[in-house]
Amino acid sequence: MSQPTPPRADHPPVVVGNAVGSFAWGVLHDRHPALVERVRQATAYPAEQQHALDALLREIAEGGVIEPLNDTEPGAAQWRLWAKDHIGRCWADVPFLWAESYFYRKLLAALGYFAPGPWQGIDPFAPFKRAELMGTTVDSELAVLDEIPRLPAPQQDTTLLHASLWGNRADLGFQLSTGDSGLGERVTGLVVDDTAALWDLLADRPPGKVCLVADNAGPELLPDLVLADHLLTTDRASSVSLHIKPYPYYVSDATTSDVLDCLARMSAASGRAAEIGKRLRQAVTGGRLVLRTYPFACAPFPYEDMPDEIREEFASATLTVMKGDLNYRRLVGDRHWPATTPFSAGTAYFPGPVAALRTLKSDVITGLAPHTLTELEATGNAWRTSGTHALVQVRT
Ligand SMILES: O=P(O)(O)OC[C@@]1(O)O[C@H](CO)[C@@H](O)[C@@H]1O
Repeated sequence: MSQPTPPRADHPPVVVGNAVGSFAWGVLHDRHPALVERVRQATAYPAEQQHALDALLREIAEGGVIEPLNDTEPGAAQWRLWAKDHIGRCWADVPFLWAESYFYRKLLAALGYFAPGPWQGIDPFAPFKRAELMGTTVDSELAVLDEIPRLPAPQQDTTLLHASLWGNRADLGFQLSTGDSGLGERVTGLVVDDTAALWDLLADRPPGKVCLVADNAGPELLPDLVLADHLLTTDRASSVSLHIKPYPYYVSDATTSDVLDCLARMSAASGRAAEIGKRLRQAVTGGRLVLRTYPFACAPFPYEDMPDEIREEFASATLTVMKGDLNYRRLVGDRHWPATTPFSAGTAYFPGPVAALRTLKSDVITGLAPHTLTELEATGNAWRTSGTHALVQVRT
């Protein structure tokens, strides 16, 4: 893919970050600078990286304009093309989805992530990811897996699917915004619940490939992997294609190292978690769990602009499951959709059946029933962005 598709006159406008106080504005204005400081504190970077971080902070500060990526960076030519309409403009005036993605790419450039030398390949978010994965909350979550076989089969399906869904609250970028107040209580009734449709869809077809487009590492990736194991062991899938990021992105997004860390964490646990960890390791070596790291996973565009290789991958799957908020925004397009727009309208271009498992952490939403929207608005709560609500949506 070299260029995004031209603007769609039949779609609502894309989200930009220039409305002061909006969610997008808050991410650009507060979350990104806070993240730069967290990264700086977490790892003992030398002077060169410190200066580059200072420069990045100046660039993203109020009134700062978007500057090109250094020519020596891998993918610089591609980014120059992608950035040609945005260089020299304020971060808040370009599509929010584009601005965030470019910020993460520039952060890696500042840290010398791709440059040959001692800092090459050092994940700046690894200290946060590691702390979460090794935490005691994960111990309890793994221990709960021992209870699952005691449940009736349909309840096992729902429990494991919803564990993967709610795992999406474990998003370190989001936690930068919630600060000390932490995450609000989850609202258990889903705003859209196509759980039954998802299992019916798999039951109606012979077991094939399921694409699981992962989101965050650690406490989200663990239940995703458990779900992958469940799909394989119950013959809902003949293989699972696990899409992860080719390099660190959106703070806690999962990379290959994160998958391996999760498998090691499970294998080192006891009981059923260890069994699942062992089975998943065998699934990787035996080719039933396949890791995919498409460059497009870190591109600043919606899935509508996906290149042919990914289109073919999704087209050949029985079902693609998109995890998380960013994947949702990329799936339906990061646009001001009226909330009651059918999910099927936002995903009409998608080349096969697709499901979204997402906790709500940004403004974009489709597929709400009018009465649900009325009820949510009546609460007066920030239900779109607080991470307290969730959905399962399916388009067959
Ligand atoms: O995709 P995830 O991990 O569920 O959420 C990503 C997120 O925290 O970051 C974006 C804003 O930077 C939003 O889409 C959302 O708030």
